[in-house]
Amino acid sequence: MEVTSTAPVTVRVPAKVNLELRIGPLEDDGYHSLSTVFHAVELHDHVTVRAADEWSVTTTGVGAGIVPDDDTNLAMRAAKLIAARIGTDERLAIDVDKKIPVAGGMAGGSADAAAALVAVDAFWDSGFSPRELQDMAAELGSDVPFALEGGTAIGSGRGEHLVPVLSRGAFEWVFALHHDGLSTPAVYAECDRLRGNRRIPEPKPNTALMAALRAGDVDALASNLQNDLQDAACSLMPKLTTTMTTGLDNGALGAIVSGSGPTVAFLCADRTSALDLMVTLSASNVCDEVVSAAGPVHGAHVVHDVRHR
Ligand SMILES: C[C@@](CO)(OP(=O)(O)O)[C@H](O)COP(=O)(O)OP(=O)(O)OC[C@H]1O[C@@H](n2ccc(N)nc2=O)[C@H](O)[C@@H]1O
Ligand SMILES: Nc1ncnc2c1ncn2[C@@H]1O[C@H](COP(=O)(O)OP(=O)(O)O)[C@@H](O)[C@H]1O
Repeated sequence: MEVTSTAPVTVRVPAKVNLELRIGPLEDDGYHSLSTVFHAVELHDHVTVRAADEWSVTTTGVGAGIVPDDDTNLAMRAAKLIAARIGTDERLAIDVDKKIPVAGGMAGGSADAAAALVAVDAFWDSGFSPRELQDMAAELGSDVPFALEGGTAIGSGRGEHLVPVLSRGAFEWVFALHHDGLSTPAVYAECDRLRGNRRIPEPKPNTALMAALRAGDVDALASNLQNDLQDAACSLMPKLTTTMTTGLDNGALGAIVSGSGPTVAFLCADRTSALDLMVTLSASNVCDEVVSAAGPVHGAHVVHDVRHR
């Protein structure tokens, strides 16, 4: 197919935190079924695509040094998936500007894949429907469909089957980042090890959490945050327990390890207490970096003015 090349396209895409992450038993295919509540927060990567003689992917920003620059980069995989679907041999240069911590449990790689799908679709005006983009996203990884959607959503299966959650208002978060990342497979394996022979029920969403989101009740949300991978992440990186305790002792209403970690997410009563907590955590040396971000926010979308990001 002939494609029409246009000016570069930039897409903004959010990080996620799992407000709830319930992990089922290990299955025969080596994966776990899960029930999760994804929540998109205003910590964004930007992915730009432009016409080029050769395929390339270049990453700048936080953790750029450990992001692959070959076909294993999820943004590259997404772009080449669209190229294959429309049957073009045109090539693209992909620039990824990262604010989402790499290997931080905030699905930065998946976010870049979602952003690349949206950017390449717009760049080549390929006209895929939202459903077709969602199907391609699910092919690329279980967290990729949510990065396309954003907002707050229940994820089932491995997280790729999404149902939006009714949620009122905005929530203020502080994220404590640790630069030594945790590997997702290692955390799942540690979860299995800690569970031993215990019988694990099929995971399902917690209705109290849904009610808290529907009501915009930050205290109820804080007391219903739940992550079945948290003990495993803390077992592999014991300093996460200290980070969580420090945040809870200094005004956070709730604390949770984000996904497979090692980022720790703190839920705060309002913007002022989030800023106070940021200052305290920054001075405390329990983590490498502290950022604040509200949620929920939109999923991957084209930005027309990239100067004010
Ligand atoms: C934990 C979560 C929570 O949203 O995200 P992160 O916090 O890492 O971003 C996800 O389940 C991350 O899912 P995904 O991004 O698909 O994981 P992958 O890197 O593909 O999986 C790496 C390995 O982790 C284990 N794995 C992953 C997902 C799953 N549902 N069960 C598993 O057992 C498997 O051993 C798999 O080979
Ligand atoms: N565009 C990308 N950005 C970040 N990591 C990527 C990307 N593409 C591939 N990866 C690989 O995926 C791994 C997991 O990264 P990431 O998605 O940031 O973390 P997590 O799975 O903890 O949410 C990284 O260690 C990196 O090797």
